[in-house]
Amino acid sequence: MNIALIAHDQKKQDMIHFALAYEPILKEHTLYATGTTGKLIMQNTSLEINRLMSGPLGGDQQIGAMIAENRMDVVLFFRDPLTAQPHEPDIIALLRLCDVYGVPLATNMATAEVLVKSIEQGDIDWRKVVNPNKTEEGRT
Ligand SMILES: O=C(CO)COP(=O)(O)O
Repeated sequence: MNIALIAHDQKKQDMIHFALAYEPILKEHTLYATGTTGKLIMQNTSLEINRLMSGPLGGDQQIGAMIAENRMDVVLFFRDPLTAQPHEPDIIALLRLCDVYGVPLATNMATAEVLVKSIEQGDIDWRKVVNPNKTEEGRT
């Protein structure tokens, strides 16, 4: 599965703890992250992350493009609902594309835990049917 990990600044510590806690599951998958989130996860875990641009500089849009191209299977986005974000339109666009394409999306850690356990159990293996030509690494 291709999994996107994204966290706003006030949620980055939560994301690090989450990545550490679920490292054994996450390491079985191909991970993508916005720039700063990815850097912090790599500094604090042994996970390999494909880092995109920082969220405010286009990283959210890059993940949105992967969703539109059927190259992203799950999005774990720890949002900060209490801080105004300069790139709010990009965030809304990313969330919208998850709904357009029916991509599983968690916007807080509690739901992300449920999704990661679902991934481990194979509950989201239907993504392989949605895009049967896709390898774990991306497109064939
Ligand atoms: O702003 C973000 C998501 O909207 C996250 O971006 P960074 O991981 O680069 O901080």
